[in-house]
Amino acid sequence: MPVLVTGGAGYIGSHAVLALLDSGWPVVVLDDLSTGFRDAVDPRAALVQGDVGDIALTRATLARHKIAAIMHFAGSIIVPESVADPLKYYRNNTANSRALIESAVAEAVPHFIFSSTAAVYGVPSDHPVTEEWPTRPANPYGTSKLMTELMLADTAAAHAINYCALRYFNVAGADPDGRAGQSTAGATNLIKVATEVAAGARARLDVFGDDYPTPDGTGVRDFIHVSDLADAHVRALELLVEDPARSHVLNCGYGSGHSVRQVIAAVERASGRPVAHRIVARRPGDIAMMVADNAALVERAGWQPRFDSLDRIVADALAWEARLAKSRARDLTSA
Ligand SMILES: NC(=O)c1ccc[n+]([C@@H]2O[C@H](COP(=O)([O-])OP(=O)(O)OC[C@H]3O[C@@H](n4cnc5c(N)ncnc54)[C@H](O)[C@@H]3O)[C@@H](O)[C@H]2O)c1
Ligand SMILES: O=c1ccn([C@@H]2O[C@H](COP(=O)(O)OP(=O)(O)O[C@H]3O[C@H](CO)[C@@H](O)[C@H](O)[C@H]3O)[C@@H](O)[C@H]2O)c(=O)[nH]1
Repeated sequence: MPVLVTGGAGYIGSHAVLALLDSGWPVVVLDDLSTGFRDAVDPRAALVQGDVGDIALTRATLARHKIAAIMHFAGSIIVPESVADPLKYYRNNTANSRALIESAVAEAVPHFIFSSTAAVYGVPSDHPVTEEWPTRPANPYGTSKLMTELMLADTAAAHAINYCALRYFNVAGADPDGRAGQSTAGATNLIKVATEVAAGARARLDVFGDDYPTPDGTGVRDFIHVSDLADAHVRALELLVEDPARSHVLNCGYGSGHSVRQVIAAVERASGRPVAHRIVARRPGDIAMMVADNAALVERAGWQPRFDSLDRIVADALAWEARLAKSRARDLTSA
């Protein structure tokens, strides 16, 4: 039962490829390498370079490899960019997903797993957030993802396909065996930035506001280890195969929050170095807190996280930064 992983050369997709291969699923990756890396794709997987919006290419790929399920990670992911250039997000996230879903239906692919986001909830009025919470995205990125969820729901009602939309909270860390990690240049995510500072790849971390209504005044998020998230995808796939009549929308988080200050302290503990930082103004569009209720993922999919501690996430992220620093040094020597 081969699985097509779109965006499999990216950060989260490359970890899902490892989780699938490790569980015995053959994998074909479809990626245009716009933000991904060829060498992030495990050599056990086939790589097709191209755009998920290219229906001729996706149909041919689905048919040639007899694909039984699609995991759709490909997309654009930068929230402020989505505010400045919303139509890019409605094209690459919404329109290209529509094209991929059309190809899936045309080629009778029975299962579809979609990378959604906690951003579909906008500014929740309480925590933890369950899947029944109203969806009111606060930016075009969140709207572009919610529109894809809605297309999937309508498509599953009309055709022989079921789906699982996984709403990720804050994804961080790296493969515990050092096989993959986040290589994105200029990433803006907190743990990536803080570990880059500890590794000497950035001068300093800006803390966006310390006057939020949270215990220490800084923002609180539910950080999930990328390998636990990858495993949730394998569980979700098994769930879809088990009962093809049923689709699911599942939060992916641990149900506990950590503040920006707690993250800085964890990185300092793990690296043994101070993380240079300064408090600056709040970042426009940020919210005080976002924490998942993950009961549905645990109970329905039988998901059991293995790396649910901030120290573990930070340790694996730091190990990946050390590898990146080594390969930068090698490139400089050979240049
Ligand atoms: N990183 C997070 O914290 C987070 C949180 C919630 C949801 N997500 C979602 O998870 C998914 C993966 O995110 P990531 O952090 O791994 O990002 P990433 O940029 O590392 O990976 C995206 C991958 O998709 C590829 N891609 C982009 N557009 C494409 C297209 N039209 N056709 C083919 N390939 C294309 C890129 O080359 C890249 O390899 C995205 O859909 C994102 O919206 C991420
Ligand atoms: O340099 C930084 C980066 C972040 N933060 C703070 O750290 C927290 C987390 O920020 P970040 O890591 O940028 O994540 P979010 O803004 O919460 O968004 C992430 O999590 C969402 C789901 O909850 C996804 O939809 C987004 O794609 C993903 O970037 C927030 O309080 C930020 O203000 C800083 O103080 N300094």
